[in-house]
Amino acid sequence: METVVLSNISKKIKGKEIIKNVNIELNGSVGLLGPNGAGKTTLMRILTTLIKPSSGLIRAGELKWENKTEVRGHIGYLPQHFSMYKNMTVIECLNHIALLKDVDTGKRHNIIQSTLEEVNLVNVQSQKMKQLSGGMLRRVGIAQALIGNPKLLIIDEPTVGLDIEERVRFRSLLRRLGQNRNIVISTHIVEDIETTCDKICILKNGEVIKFGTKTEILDCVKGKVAEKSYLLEKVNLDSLRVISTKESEGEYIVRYFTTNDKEDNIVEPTLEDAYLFLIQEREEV
Ligand SMILES: Nc1ncnc2c1ncn2[C@@H]1O[C@H](COP(=O)(O)OP(=O)(O)OP(=O)(O)O)[C@@H](O)[C@H]1O
Repeated sequence: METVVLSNISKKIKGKEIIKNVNIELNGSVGLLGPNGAGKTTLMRILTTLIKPSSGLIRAGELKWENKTEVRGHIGYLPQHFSMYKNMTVIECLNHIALLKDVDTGKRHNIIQSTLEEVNLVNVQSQKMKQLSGGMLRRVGIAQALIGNPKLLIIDEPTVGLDIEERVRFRSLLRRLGQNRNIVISTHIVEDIETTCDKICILKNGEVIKFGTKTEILDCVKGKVAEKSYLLEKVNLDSLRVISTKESEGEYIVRYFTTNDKEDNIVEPTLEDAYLFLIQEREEV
């Protein structure tokens, strides 16, 4: 799909401005990152045409978001809370979705089998939904979103409810899927998008506070993160803008934001540091 361009998108619900003048371009894999209540789900719902913006336009080449039915034919959506009938088998569920999406009857079998291969679920296709692990269920969610070969895949909170191993596996699936289609992943977990997305959009209180590549986001905090060890009894954290603390062999290792870029203890920042910095900076304004 061509680049999806959001121009001046705002959304008011019950008099409250939930999305404020968002201007972004979605191309490749984009991670939408923000704390709870930032407006991620609302923006995703606008993108899927489930709700209309109060003002602003969305376009992808000739495709206009006012033409809901046409746009929906190009979009695959995995909502945060995906569920299907528990007593249906995986294959029955996907057949049902293919029917709803009007997939040609003659092609249905092949399309479903290649989708199952893509998400690595061929071996469990005859199992009932209630027998699947959380990770497998999310993969069925991806499979249903992929049917119809959408050009834009939208995924809300991809790893919620998954254990660590499932998270890692699911992220590598997302990385693969993002190689040949546009994909938007909304999350409040930095690790979900750190290795899966080309670009990151940080949202807070309905506003985009930063949009760029991982390198561009990291640049905001270069020279501003330091780490130092303190003896446990001597540590006084009040004077520091603490990011995290770790206890190790009678010492406290403190990671903090510094305003002195000549400081000896400067370390390489992580994306998590940059996200925290940008979010907090906004709080202080
Ligand atoms: N239908 C609605 N009526 C009233 N307020 C709403 C409605 N939908 C969203 N909001 C408010 O808009 C803000 C943004 O909500 P949204 O669910 O989009 O955020 P989010 O970033 O997805 O957060 P979370 O991760 O907690 O779902 C919140 O303050 C929420 O309470």
